[in-house]
Amino acid sequence: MAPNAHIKKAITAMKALGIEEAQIKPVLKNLLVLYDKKWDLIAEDNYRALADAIFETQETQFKDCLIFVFLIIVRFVVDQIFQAAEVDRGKRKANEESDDEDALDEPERPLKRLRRRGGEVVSTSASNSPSLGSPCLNETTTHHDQETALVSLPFHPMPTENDPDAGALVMPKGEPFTDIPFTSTHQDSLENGNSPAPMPETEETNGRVEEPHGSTAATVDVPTTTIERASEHTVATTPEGSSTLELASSATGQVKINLSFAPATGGSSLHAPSMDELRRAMEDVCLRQYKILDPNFSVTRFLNDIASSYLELATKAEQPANQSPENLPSLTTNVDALKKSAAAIAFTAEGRNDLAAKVMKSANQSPESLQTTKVDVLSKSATATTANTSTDRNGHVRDDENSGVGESTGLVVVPECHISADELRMISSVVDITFGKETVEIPWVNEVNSKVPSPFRYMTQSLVYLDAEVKFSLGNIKDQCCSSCCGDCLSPAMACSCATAPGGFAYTKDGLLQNDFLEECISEARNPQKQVVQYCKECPLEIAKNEETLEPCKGHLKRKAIRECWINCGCTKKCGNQVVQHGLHTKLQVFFTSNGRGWGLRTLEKLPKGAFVCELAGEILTISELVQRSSSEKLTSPVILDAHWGSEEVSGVNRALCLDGTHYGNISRFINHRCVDANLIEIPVHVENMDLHYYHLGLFTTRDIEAMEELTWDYGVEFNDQVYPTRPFHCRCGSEFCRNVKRSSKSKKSKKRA
Ligand SMILES: C[S@@+](CC[C@H](N)C(=O)[O-])C[C@H]1O[C@@H](n2cnc3c(N)ncnc32)[C@H](O)[C@@H]1O
Repeated sequence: MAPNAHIKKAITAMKALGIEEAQIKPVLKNLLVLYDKKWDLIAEDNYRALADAIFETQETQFKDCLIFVFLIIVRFVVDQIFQAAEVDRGKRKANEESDDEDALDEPERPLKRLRRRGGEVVSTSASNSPSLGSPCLNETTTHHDQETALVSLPFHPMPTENDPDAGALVMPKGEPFTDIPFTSTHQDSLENGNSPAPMPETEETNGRVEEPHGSTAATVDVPTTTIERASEHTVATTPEGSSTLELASSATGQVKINLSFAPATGGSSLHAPSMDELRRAMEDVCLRQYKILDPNFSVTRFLNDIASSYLELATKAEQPANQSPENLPSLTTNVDALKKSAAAIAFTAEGRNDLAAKVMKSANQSPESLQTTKVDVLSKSATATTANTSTDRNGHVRDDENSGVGESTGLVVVPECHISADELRMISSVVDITFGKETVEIPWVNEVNSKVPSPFRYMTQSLVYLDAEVKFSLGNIKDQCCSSCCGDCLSPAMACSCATAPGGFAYTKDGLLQNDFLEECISEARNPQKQVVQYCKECPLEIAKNEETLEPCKGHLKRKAIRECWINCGCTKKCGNQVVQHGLHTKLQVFFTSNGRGWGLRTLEKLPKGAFVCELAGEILTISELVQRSSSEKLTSPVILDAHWGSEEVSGVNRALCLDGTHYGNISRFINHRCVDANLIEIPVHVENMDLHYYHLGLFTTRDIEAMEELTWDYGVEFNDQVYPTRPFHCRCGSEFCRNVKRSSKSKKSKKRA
C-alpha cells in the first residue's frame, strides 16, 4: 500500500474514535519512526498502538496542566521568549523527511515523550535534543543512548546580575562538576542498604518509589554538554517575588534555566543537601501542596519540559512581538488537556481493548445523560489537582493566581468543556477497569443510573507513598523459611521445614485456605472470647491525632497471619504456598448498588469457601501521613496495618503503617462493608519478610459464594468513634448484626459477636 493510503486509513480509524486530525498526525509521525515504518504493527488491533500513543500524549499534556504553579513559570518564560529579539532559533533538521513524513503536511511538533506500551519512556526528540552545561565547565562531550536520553539539565549556580555571588553558593552534595546521568535512584536507600520495594510497574511508582530495574524510564539522563557562557545568551529574566528566573540559549540551541532565590536564610549554617534530597523534597512539595498525585511526576522532567518547550518555541517561525499570550500554543495545549482529562483516563483504559466494538456496544447510552457526570468529573479532577484553581458560576475554571497579578491575561479562563458524544459513549463502555493490569479483565456496569466510576490509578500492588519504611530482607527470609526444599512445598513427598512449623501451611493443595485455619481467623474476628487485644505503650494512632495530650491506646486485635514462600525460598513458582503473591484470578464485576452504597464488587463465578479473591492494595502511608491526609480530604478506604501493634516485636511509632486506596488502589477499593457476617475476611499475609510492621492483606471467602453475589468485608469500623480516619457513612449493609444501629455499647458488642 502506498504510504498515503496507510496514513489515510490510520487517520480514518482514529477519527472514528473522535480524535481530531491535528492530534493524530504528529503522533503518527513519531510512531512511524518508533516502529521503523512497520505499518502492520501500527495497524494491529485497529491501530491500537496509535490510539495508545495519542492518549498517552493527551495524558502527558494533562499532567502538565495539573502542574499549575509551574505553568505560571512557563507563562512568564514564554512571555519573555517572545519579547526577546535575540532568540536564536536553533538549527532545523532538513534531511529527515521520508516519503511517509512528507505526506504529513503539518509542520512537525515533536512528541516530546512517547511511551511505549510497556511503560518505557522514549524520547523521540532525543537526537536533536539540546544539551546544556555549566558555565564552570569546558566543552566536553559524552554520548548517551538516544532512545533513553531525556533532555535534562544539571543545576549549577552561576553568577547573575542580581546575584553576582551565586557562583559561590555551596554546590549540592554529591553533584559532580561533570555532567553525569542523574538517575532517580535514591541515595538514601542505597546508603542504608535497603532494597527498593518490589514495585514492578514504572507507571505505578511515584517519586518516592524506586523505578524498575533495567527500565530505561528510570533514568533521567543529563546529556552531553557544550558549555557556553550563559551571560552571552541570556534572553529571558523574570523576577517573581524576590526570585529571578533566567533562561539562556546558545547559538546551537542549548537551553539553560537558572532560578536565583534571593532570601538566603541560614547564613553560615547553610549546608549542602544532596541533589537527590532536594529532588525528593521538591516532589514532596508537589504532592502535598499542589496535590500532584501522578506517580510519574518528576521535577527534573518538568524542567526538561520547560527547556524543550523553550526550544520548540524558539525554533518556530517568528511570531509578532506583541502577540498576546492567550494565543501561545503551549498554553492552549494545556487548557485542551484539562478539558480532555477524564476522557484521556477513560481512553487509556479503552486503548487496551477493541475501541470500536465498545463504542458500538454502548451506543444505546444517551450521551446527554452522561454529559453532566462527565463535566462533573472534570471539574472535580481539576479542583483536586490544581490548588489555586476555582470555578466561576458559569462553570469556567479560573486561575486564582491571576486575580492577584496585574497583567493577567486571557489564559486564565478555561471554557466549559464540550465532550463529543463518542467520547462520552466510550467512557461508559469501559470493559476493564484494571486497564489490563490484572490477568483477568474486570468490567463495570451501571444498571441504576448514568454515573461512571471516579478516576483513580489502578495498581496491582501496594506502593510506598513517601515516608513509609518497608524493609525487605532476603537473608532473613532464607533463615526462616525452607531454603532446603524445591518444587512444591505442599506436595506430600516434600519434607519441607515450613510444614512442620507451628500451624503448618495455611493452604490446601487446591489453593484454598485450610478450613481450621480459616475458622480460627473468622472466630478471632467475630468472637470476643477468641480475641486477643494488644495495647501499645504509645499508640501511633493517638500520637498522630494529638501529640500533646496522649490518649491511651484503644487496643488492637491480634490476627493470625499466613506466611507464604517467596522467591528466595528453595521452591518454585508452582509452590502451593504461594497464593496471594500471584494476584487475582477470579472473574469479577464492578457494579452500582441499588441501595445507596455507591459502587460494589461482585463475583461472576461460584467461589468455594477459603478462596483467595484479591489483595487490599493501596498507597502505603505512615500513620501521620494518613492523619495529615485525612484532615484535608475525605478518604474512603484506609486500612491500618495494626495486627501486630502492641506486641513486643513491634516498636517505633514512625514505622506504623496503613494502606490507602483512595487515589491509587486495586479492585478491592470497590468492596463495600458488611458488619460481622461479610462473605470475605482480610487475613495478614507475610510474603517478602516477617517484619511485623508491614504485611499484605489477602481477602478470602468465609463461605461458598454464588455467582453474581456481592462481595463484602467487615471494615472493622465502629460507627460511633473517630479511631479510623475514614469518611463516615451511614451503614446500609443490611446485616442482622449491623453495628450502625443505636444501642448501648454492651448489647451492641454482644450482638456483634453473636
Ligand atoms: C472502599 S469504598 C467502597 C466502594 C464505594 N461504594 C464506591 O462507590 O466507590 C468505601 C465507601 O463505600 C461506601 N460504603 C461501603 N460500605 C457501605 C455500607 N455498608 N453502607 C453504606 N455505604 C457504604 C462508603 O461511602 C464508604 O466510604
